[in-house]
Amino acid sequence: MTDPESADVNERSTARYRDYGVSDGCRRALVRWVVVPSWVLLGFLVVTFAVVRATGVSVPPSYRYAPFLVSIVVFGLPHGAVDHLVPARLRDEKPDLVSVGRVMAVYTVLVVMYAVVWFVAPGLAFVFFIGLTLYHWGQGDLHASLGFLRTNLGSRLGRAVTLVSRGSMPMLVPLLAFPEEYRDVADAVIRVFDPRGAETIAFAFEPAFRFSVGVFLVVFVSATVYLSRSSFEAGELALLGVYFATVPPILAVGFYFCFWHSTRHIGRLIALDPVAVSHVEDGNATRALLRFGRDAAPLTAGAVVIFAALWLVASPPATVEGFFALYLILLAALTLPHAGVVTLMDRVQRVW
Ligand SMILES: CC1=C(/C=C/C(C)=C/C=C/C(C)=C/C=C/C=C(C)/C=C/C=C(C)/C=C/C2=C(C)CCCC2(C)C)C(C)(C)CCC1
Ligand SMILES: [Fe+2]
Repeated sequence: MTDPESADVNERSTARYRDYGVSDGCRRALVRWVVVPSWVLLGFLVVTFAVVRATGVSVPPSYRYAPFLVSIVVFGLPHGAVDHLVPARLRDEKPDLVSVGRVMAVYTVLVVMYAVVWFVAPGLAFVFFIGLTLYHWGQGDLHASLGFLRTNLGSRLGRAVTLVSRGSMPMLVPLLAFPEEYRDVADAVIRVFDPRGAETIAFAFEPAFRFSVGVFLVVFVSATVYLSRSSFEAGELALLGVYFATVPPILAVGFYFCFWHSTRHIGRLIALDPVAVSHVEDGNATRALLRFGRDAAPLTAGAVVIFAALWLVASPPATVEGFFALYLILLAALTLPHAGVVTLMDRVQRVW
């Protein structure tokens, strides 16, 4: 005979797997508080910048950095700062010293390893960063598509193609629409370690390479729309495509990072925390968000300390551009282990 308590736990776990870790009660709240606001914000920015372009009004360039600056405390940096609690929560257990210690150790090894690559081969480290971000932001969107919008991406091929298309929007569309700014960012970042800057990856800005990227995007986006047969999927891809082709890239990527990728991921984390889920299901989403903020505060501060240490070691130019370039390098180093934790979530929550 099955003991009723374990039958209940099993039933709950099966429901969580089936729903990609997002219960129906949570899903409705997440669509309302996370998904719809992100559509409104990106739509608003598209219209604003279409008007700005049409009227020739100039926006002072330093504003471009505002969302990245905000991301240090709001959503961006904190979205990864509860990674140490995730593996235990995925097992329906309370995080303890061992589970947290394990994540800390893996994080430290990967961050240090990748930081070394930045010092030794910055051009290569940059290209890897773009590929890694494509994967990680694609996996985040794929989960939101399945878990929040309940799109019906039945096959593994459909999911893989969707991941690539989604991640390509922020990483590749700006290369086609704003090659100069793309080059400037690459240059500032690589220059922290190598005075040749973007020259080391000159191939990426050649017309033939950009043409191939264009073909790649058309093939993957068409395949995603065909395989998903979902108007949500097609609609979000269209919104992202137009957004990254219209809004200046540093601003566009910054807003997307805070108010699209990070907010979706925080929603996914809230759905994984039983206490936060009960707040959401009682209609108190703010309490769930505050609980997340409390969990995320210590290691957000920890990441800021790592940033300060990196500043002392790399000593970039003391300008807004220098600050931004080093912040991107910090994000790159953190993204490697962070994407590993999210890959574990994907596996346990049956995205694959
Ligand atoms: C847990 C832990 C911790 C913490 C952590 C954290 C806090 C995390 C986070 C994480 C994160 C926070 C992540 C992020 C990510 C991000 C990204 C990934 C980004 C990217 C970007 C890009 C890549 C961009 C670029 C560009 C621009 C901007 C413009 C145009 C051009 C281009 C596209 C180039 C510590 C270490 C303390 C300790 C150990 C444990
Ligand atoms: Fe992330």
